[in-house]
Amino acid sequence: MSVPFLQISAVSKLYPGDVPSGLKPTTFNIEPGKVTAIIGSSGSGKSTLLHLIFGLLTPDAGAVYFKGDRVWGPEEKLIPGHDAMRMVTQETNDVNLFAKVHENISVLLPNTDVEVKKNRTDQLIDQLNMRRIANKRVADLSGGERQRVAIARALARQPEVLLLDEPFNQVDTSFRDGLQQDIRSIVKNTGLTVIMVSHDPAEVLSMADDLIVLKDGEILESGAPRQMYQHPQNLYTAKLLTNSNILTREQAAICGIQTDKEHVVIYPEWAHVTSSFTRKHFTIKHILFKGAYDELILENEGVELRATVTDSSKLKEGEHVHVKVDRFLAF
Ligand SMILES: Nc1ncnc2c1ncn2[C@@H]1O[C@H](COP(=O)(O)OP(=O)(O)OP(=O)(O)O)[C@@H](O)[C@H]1O
Repeated sequence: MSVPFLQISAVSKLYPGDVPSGLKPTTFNIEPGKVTAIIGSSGSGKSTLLHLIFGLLTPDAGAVYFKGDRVWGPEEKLIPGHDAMRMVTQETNDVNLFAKVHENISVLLPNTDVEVKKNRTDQLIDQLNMRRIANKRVADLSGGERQRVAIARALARQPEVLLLDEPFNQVDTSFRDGLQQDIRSIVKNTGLTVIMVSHDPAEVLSMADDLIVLKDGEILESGAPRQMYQHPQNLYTAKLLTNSNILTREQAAICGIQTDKEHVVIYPEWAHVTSSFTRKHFTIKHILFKGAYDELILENEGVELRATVTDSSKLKEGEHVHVKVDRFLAF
């Protein structure tokens, strides 16, 4: 049997307190050359898990194995963190502010051959789309540009695993998209393994090959993003992955949905405004322009429902409309 690339084997780390927190015994494997995203609400144990994988924390029990060898904790290693891994967080600040971008990268490369060093620096600058800023001092860069430098520096050390802990938090949306695409390209072209922690659903859905949902220090479910988005097994996952409508059974009945389950989840794109008179009657409370689409806040007997439409030009706030729900999930 082949040895797993990265094996998390019954690893736990609990912090004492009125309610113990941290990570309960957790087991899973990470495949090489993929982006694995860990998502969960605040305090669910995402950072604890990432730090355990990297060897920045010693587990209470269990162990992490990288290609079959145990990852040592901080007490067992002079410089904490596994040598084949690198971590970038939103606070990563080990850059030299007064050196230029290309100097920040080349200083980390082996001094053996000047030509090789230059080519590798150029390659990292291109991979992270930094040609325009290569000759600027880091002190003069924006937050998002500095994050690119931090990632390039992490990659300069040729890690097999790149760990990203909410690295795009301070980066504005347009910059984020570009950086996410660049990281996906690097994964595809180099076989790098990325493990990222995030609580931004759009980010994990677009970046991850595998998604792990953490709740209260335990894995609740895992799988491919598309499958998990369409068929979440838990209310918690459905809430995490999109800004869904969560209705009680009674509220769902007002929308014409009968179920014996406690909660009904309706994604905004599953609710359609229609002219059919056989459907339920709602009032448009607000029309919110979101750019590529509009979001309607609809109301009926005190029940609010969010629906998306691509063209709201024929709709008015205060107008009565009918709503057809294509699909719902019941938990
Ligand atoms: N050093 C510590 N001492 C005590 N409790 C801790 C410590 N580190 C983390 N915790 C607790 O463990 C739980 C998990 O924390 P962790 O930082 O792993 O969560 P997270 O999912 O990354 O949260 P966030 O999204 O807010 O960063 C939290 O309840 C946190 O308060």
